[in-house]
Amino acid sequence: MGVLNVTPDSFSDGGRHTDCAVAVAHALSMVEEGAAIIDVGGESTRPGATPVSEQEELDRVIPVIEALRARTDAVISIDTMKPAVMRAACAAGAELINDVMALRMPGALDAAVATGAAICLMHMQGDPQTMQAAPHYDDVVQEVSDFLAERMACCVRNGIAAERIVLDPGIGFGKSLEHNLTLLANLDRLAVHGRPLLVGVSRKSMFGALLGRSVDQRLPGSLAAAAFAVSQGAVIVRAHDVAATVDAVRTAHALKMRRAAT
Ligand SMILES: Nc1nc2[nH]c(SCCc3ccc(S(N)(=O)=O)cc3)nc2c(=O)[nH]1
Repeated sequence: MGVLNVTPDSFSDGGRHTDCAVAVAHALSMVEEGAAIIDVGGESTRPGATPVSEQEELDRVIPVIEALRARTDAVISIDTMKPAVMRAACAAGAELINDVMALRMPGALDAAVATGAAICLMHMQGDPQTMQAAPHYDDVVQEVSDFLAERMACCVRNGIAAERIVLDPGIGFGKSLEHNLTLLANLDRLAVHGRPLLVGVSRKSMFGALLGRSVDQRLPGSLAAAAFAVSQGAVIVRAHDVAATVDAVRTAHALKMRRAAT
């Protein structure tokens, strides 16, 4: 899953048309590098990020999804918490809703049901403004697992077939370094839900804390974590550096395939 941030701070001149063309070109290069999914996001959900209005988010992502849909068969996912953005993005060609709030916003569940899209349910403790203040768990793996099970049961109760659902522990979303490492080390315990697992570790602060690396020096750590996650059962890896990550996860997968059935 290649990351496509369509937020002004991630582009040069902040002009709409330029942004769209630049975004589409970047997405196509990630597809060339081996990305099967392009994750389009118009609102940053990093810690402390400023919320974006519904209209602004729509203005950012819809033109990009429309243009991208016309140029590639790759799966387009929409990284949003907002029901209206989910509906419009799927109408424009997105086939996966990647909701860091796991459809808890008012109207999000109905929107997801209506679109018929696949859904990634991700765990977050708190919200982007508060989540890193003082994350606390008694048993992070169990609590994340129980949350994902509950959100999935809610989706199934509302008519979303389990086969449409992907689960994600939400690395960095209300977690300390210890919490992130424990979740990655025990990813296999989330496999009990019988659904594909998605992890996003790319360039996250856990590599700053663990390795003392600045954000532009976190590729080796990100690749190691991505490969380890695949060895533990992750099926989708969300990444900025697609070519390198594709090689890392393909290697991990080849090795995993040669382990005795366990
Ligand atoms: N399904 C899914 N979608 C995602 N979208 C994002 S955006 C990353 C936001 C962010 C940046 C940095 C940190 S930190 N404090 O750990 O460095 C946390 C969150 N991530 C994910 C992820 O993982 N899954």
